[in-house]
Amino acid sequence: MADGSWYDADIDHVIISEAQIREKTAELAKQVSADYAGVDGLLLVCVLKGAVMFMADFARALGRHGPPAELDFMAISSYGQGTTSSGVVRILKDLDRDIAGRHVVVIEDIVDSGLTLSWLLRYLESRSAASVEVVALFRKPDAVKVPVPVKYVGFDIPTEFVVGYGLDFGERYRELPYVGVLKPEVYARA
Ligand SMILES: O=P(O)(O)OC[C@H]1O[C@H](OP(=O)(O)OP(=O)(O)O)[C@H](O)[C@@H]1O
Ligand code: HPA
Ligand SMILES: [Mg+2]
Repeated sequence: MADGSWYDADIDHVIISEAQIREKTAELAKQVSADYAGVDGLLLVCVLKGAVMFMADFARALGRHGPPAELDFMAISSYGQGTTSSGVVRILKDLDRDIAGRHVVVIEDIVDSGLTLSWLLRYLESRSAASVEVVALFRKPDAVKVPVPVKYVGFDIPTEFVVGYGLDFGERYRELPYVGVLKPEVYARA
């Protein structure tokens, strides 16, 4: 995977390549487009920060097929600087507008323990959305502590801490175009 980028020295191995992400994103967009054909006012809710890359790519892929969708963003954090979910979810940025009666599709980068999404789904339903479904690009099926309904899943991946494509370790590595596992010495340096 080495392409001469600064981060090559930190990555032990790639889990999902840039091309795989691109192809899967197009596939997921076609599925959502077909399921929401004719829906008015579809709202995509991106869970910052991690899903920022996926939201940007998925929204454009969906745009090729329709229906039109509005974008909103929430920032919630339960990982902070660590590698395991604290389970305590903090709203860092709330939705901009009322979602009562709206059809909402949550755009997530990864479902790990499920704690973040479990909290978010309860929160969105408390805001009286007409429907809430989830698109998650990655899921760690063996790490799930709280089962959450995810209608659209890109990739099931092993229970390893991964970085890239929005996913961070201590706010670093989000800009990587693929998803990989860090070398052990990177954690020792942190
Ligand atoms: O299923 P869980 O165990 O809850 O983990 C999944 C969540 O953790 C990460 O966010 P994080 O809390 O790291 O915030 P960030 O997206 O700003 O990095 C990731 O983006 C998911 O939102
Ligand atoms: N990497 C980065 N952030 C995360 C992960 C991960 O594997 N799981 C939950 N948040
Ligand atoms: Mg994070």
